Amino acid sequence: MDSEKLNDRWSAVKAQILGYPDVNAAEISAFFSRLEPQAMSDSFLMLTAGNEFIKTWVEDHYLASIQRALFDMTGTPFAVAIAVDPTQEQRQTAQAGAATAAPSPAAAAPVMAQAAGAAVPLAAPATPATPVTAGAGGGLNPVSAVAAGAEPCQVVEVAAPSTVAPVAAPQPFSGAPATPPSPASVAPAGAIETSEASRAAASPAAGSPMDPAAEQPASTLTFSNFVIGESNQMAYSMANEVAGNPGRPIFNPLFIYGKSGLGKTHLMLAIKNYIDKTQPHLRTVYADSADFVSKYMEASVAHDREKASFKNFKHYYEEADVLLIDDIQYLQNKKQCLDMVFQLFNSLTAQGKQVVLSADRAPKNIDVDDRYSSRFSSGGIVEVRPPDIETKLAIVKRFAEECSRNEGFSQCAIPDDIQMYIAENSSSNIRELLSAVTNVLYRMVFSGQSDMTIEGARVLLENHFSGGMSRNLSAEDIQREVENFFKVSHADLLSAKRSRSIAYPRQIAIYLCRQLLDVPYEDIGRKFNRDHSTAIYAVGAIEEKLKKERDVQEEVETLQKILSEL
Ligand SMILES: Nc1ncnc2c1ncn2[C@@H]1O[C@H](COP(=O)(O)OP(=O)(O)OP(=O)(O)O)[C@@H](O)[C@H]1O
Repeated sequence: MDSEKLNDRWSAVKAQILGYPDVNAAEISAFFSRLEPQAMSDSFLMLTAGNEFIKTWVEDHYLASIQRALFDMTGTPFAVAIAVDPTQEQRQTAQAGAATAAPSPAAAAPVMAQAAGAAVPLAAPATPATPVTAGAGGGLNPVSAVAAGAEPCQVVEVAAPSTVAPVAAPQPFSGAPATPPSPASVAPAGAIETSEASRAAASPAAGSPMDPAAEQPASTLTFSNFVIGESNQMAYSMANEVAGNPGRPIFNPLFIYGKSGLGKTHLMLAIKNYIDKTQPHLRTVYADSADFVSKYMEASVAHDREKASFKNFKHYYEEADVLLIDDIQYLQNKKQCLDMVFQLFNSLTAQGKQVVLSADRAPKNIDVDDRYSSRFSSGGIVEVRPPDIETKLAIVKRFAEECSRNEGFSQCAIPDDIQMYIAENSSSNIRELLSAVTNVLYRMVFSGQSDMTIEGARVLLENHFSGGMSRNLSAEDIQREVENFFKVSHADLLSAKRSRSIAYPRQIAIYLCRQLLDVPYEDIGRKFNRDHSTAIYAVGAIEEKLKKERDVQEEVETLQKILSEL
């Protein structure tokens, strides 16, 4: 949701509360003006307050009213989180002083999580949509959030709750973990890394713990090197909230879902790494589901000779204060493992211990007993959506800079047009984008092509990309074929006209873009002069028709065939 809409919704909530008989309008005016909305989804609203007093006061006096208003307006129960942003007051004061000169709110520009202890207003970008990379260094406090109502590209560092101690400088993007893991004792199932406390009790295998997918040390995946854009802002905020306040019922469990390579594991390990640094007395356990299953099998087999193996296995997870299980769709059809995860889940959440789960789909679409999926859905659920071009470009830039710095390639900078080429052509899977950057950099450094041109990059990456907007098919190709098929002009297809003869082909074209191009709704909407909600609506409308109307199925199949032959 862009900042303008977010502010509008928040204003509507305030107006709704003012309509209730039991509220004090003066209090609302005094205290609510010190709150800023940061993010909102279908069931979650995140606000920041300028200081601890305002936060606590609003929580004590008006949290229920905010929730009531949201429920009355939407018919859905909402979780509402309030974090402290100590810079908010300074900004509000400064803005009040310079009210007339203040720039308009940011249009959901991608930002890099701010890692410094205090907010650092970043250099104003060329356009409001230009991504921003925040500075490194300093402590990492939850909750960092994009200030929806802040100046363009300003990043706000929200203070850690008072119980959370300040932490050391964030990890570099790649490199040695700050705290070397201790040697293995009992190597339990599926754990990549545990906190200090847990290492003492039961440690995973020795050596640098790696993010298996990205070959980056798990300890280097932090909030500070996660690029925030509209597609992942909500997931980032919720993950931050959990890292700062593990075990709060509204986010327990936290369920993060989305397609492969969108940053779910990064966020889970960022939660873990943050808690390990700020609350080392808590035992955090991260487990990838595939590892969990294989260790479960090992423990079951070993159980015949070594009676304690299964007990040790279970114990390892039971004693977690924070349990993070990645890719749980992998547990579908693995009944015994699933039962064990469910038992762990129930026992930990009942004790107020935090559970974080991730999957490539929403809980309701995981093929498990309804009982399980409804329990998995009982806390915060958030989708990480495919990144838009701006976010991809921000990730390319950050990764290229980090690579150059860490590998000592500082004399080689990837030209802007090549960076844009990579962002535009890579699929939504960030791994593909990162490996394109690595390929280009290595070619520049080791083949003496430090002046690589866009043509050189095209040749080098010819077979690299699996999808993306412009690889084989573009939105323009789809529009053209749909226009020919339905005999609609291009101007009409992009117009505001709503007659069925135009709206229906438009919806089909949008649907095909969603099916055939690996791009987010925002980008598709833009191609049709519309916003992402219209694109979502169009896709939903065609999906409904496809279930019942044979004509529509045939039209879509024919168009897909035409497009596949281009
Ligand atoms: N917003 C982001 N900012 C910085 N790096 C990112 C971002 N999103 C993803 N990445 C990087 O992309 C790579 C893939 O991300 P990750 O492993 O977290 O994806 P995933 O969603 O867990 O995928 P899978 O479902 O396949 O496990 C990692 O190197 C991660 O650090």
